[in-house]
This record gives sequence, C-alpha cells and structure tokens, in this order.
Amino acid sequence: MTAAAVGLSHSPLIGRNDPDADVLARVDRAVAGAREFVRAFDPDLVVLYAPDHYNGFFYKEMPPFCLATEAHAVGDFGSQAGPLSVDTGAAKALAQGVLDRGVDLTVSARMTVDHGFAQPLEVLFGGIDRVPVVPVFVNGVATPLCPVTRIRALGTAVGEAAAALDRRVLFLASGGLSHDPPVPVLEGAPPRVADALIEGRPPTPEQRARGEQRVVEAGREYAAGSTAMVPINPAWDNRLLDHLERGELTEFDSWTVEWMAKEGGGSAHEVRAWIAAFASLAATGPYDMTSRFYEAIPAWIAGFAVATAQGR
Ligand SMILES: O=C(O)/C=C/c1cccc(O)c1O
Ligand SMILES: [Fe+2]
Repeated sequence: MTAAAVGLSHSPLIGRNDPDADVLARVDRAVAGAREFVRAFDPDLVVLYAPDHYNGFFYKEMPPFCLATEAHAVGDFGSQAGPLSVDTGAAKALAQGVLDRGVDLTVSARMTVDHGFAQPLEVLFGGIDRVPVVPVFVNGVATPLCPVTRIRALGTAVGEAAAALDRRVLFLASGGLSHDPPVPVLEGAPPRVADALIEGRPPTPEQRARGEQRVVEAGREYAAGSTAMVPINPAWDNRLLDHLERGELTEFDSWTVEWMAKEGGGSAHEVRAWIAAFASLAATGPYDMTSRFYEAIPAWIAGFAVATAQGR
C-alpha cells in the first residue's frame, strides 16, 4: 500500500481577518508546498479526519468519533456547501475493518459537516467534491472527550484497514493546534444556548451571520492584544509537531484532556485529528515528515501548522 499524510490547520477567519502580508506569504508558500505534495502523491482515496463546531454533531448524541458513508457540508463562514464526494464503498470497508479491530466506531449514513471538513478539501483539491473521500469526525470541542489513546487506536485501526484496500491513500488532518476561539460550552450555558447545543436546530441565516460575526470580531480583538482567550502556545505546538515528526505517537497517550486545554485552550483538542492521521500513516509502515510549517496567527485564532509526510 502507498500512503501519505497531510496535516493542515483550518480557520474560518482566513480571508476575513488576515495577518500581515509577510505572514500570509509564508502560509501561502507552505500551503502551495502541501498542494504540490498532494498533486505528486496523486491519492485515489482521502481519509479526512476533522472536528465539527456544532453544525453536525450535538449533545443529544455526541460520539467521540464517527465515520461517514455520505456527507453534506453546511457552508458555514463562506465554505463550500453541498455533498462531499464520499467513496461509500471504501467508507463501509473501513468502518467494518475498524470495528473488526475492536474500536467501537459510530457510523453516519448522512453526516453533516462544516468548515472543518470543507476547508482542507477546498484548499488542497479545489472543492469538496473533487476526490474520493472518507470523512471521519473526531470530536475536538465538546467535552467530555475520550482519552487520546482511543484516538490513536482509531487512527491505527483505520490505517490497518486502509492497507487492505490496496489504494493510494492520503490521511488528511484538519485542525488548529493551540487555540481558544469562542466556541460555545454546554456547562454553564444559558438555557437557550444549552438547548441549541443539545438539540442542534439549524440556525436561521440571520442567527448564523450574527454568530459568525462574533467570531470575526473575537479574532480582531485577539490580534489587537485581547487576553480574553487562552494564548496560542508555540512551544506546546512545536512539541506536538516534534512527536509527529519523530513518530513518537505513544507520547500522546499521557496527554490528558485537562492538561491539553490548559496548555492550548478549549479547541486545542482539534490536534486529535492530527494524531489520528499520523497514527493511520504509522500503521502502514515507517514514514518521513517531508515538510513542516508553523506560525502562531492570532488574527485567525490559530496555532497554524502545515505538515506533509510520506510512507517509506
Ligand atoms: O466558531 C466556529 O465555528 C469556529 C471557529 C474557529 C476559529 C478559529 C480556529 C478554528 O479552528 C475554529 O474552528
Ligand atoms: Fe476549528
């Protein structure tokens, strides 16, 4: 089997609240490199690990992770809306393979996804419907969260199951590293917000626009020096990237939910998508990280990273 991995941070503030031109140019170069890596690797299947931000998954039933055999994007923050080009046959085979390996996977026959899934597909492939994909939701926001060991087990099982498919598989992770955007929290939420987080009633266009504007303003205030959010933590982010680069994935087993939130903020758990993708690649054999980019970008509320890795 031929396998590769790409990790790519997302932010809905890209293009709406941009950093200085020199930062933007460095990000653009790193993303162009990842795009070229993907073009040269030429995957015929992408397993996409990404979180959700209360657009598809709600507290009525909140799985720690879930694989989709069909998926539709809501088009939040200007991301592309509509069906993803899910490879249903591959998705079903991977789901069975993961369950057979003892990981209690949830399966969705119609997953709703947001910018977490849409953005990397748009950035790397030019759209959400361009490449056969198996979407795998990894809860990175809604506590309680499972231990990171289970995410590594999920990634390993997916990687082993993918190896049996005899395809050119790209494991793609979507997530910021340390970051603490104003994503709502159930505990202590006023009844109207709690109800929305539990039931998941679709917002009206006006409600969605107001919510998105709040995030844009939070990004502007953060970039201007507001201390309302947990600071981006470049040392922690680079420690994560070091472990991924060296293949030291068992190091993550001791990373607790509480410690991760303290070091990296409430959405630092999005690194679970990265851990899953690299565990999948590692399950197919040894790998080399072929490129690595990192920058703290407060305007995007993101410890922002781009990395590529190739199986040997
Ligand atoms: O409000 C949301 O839906 C998400 C906001 C956000 C902001 C910055 C970085 C991210 O990864 C986000 O998901
Ligand atoms: Fe996010």
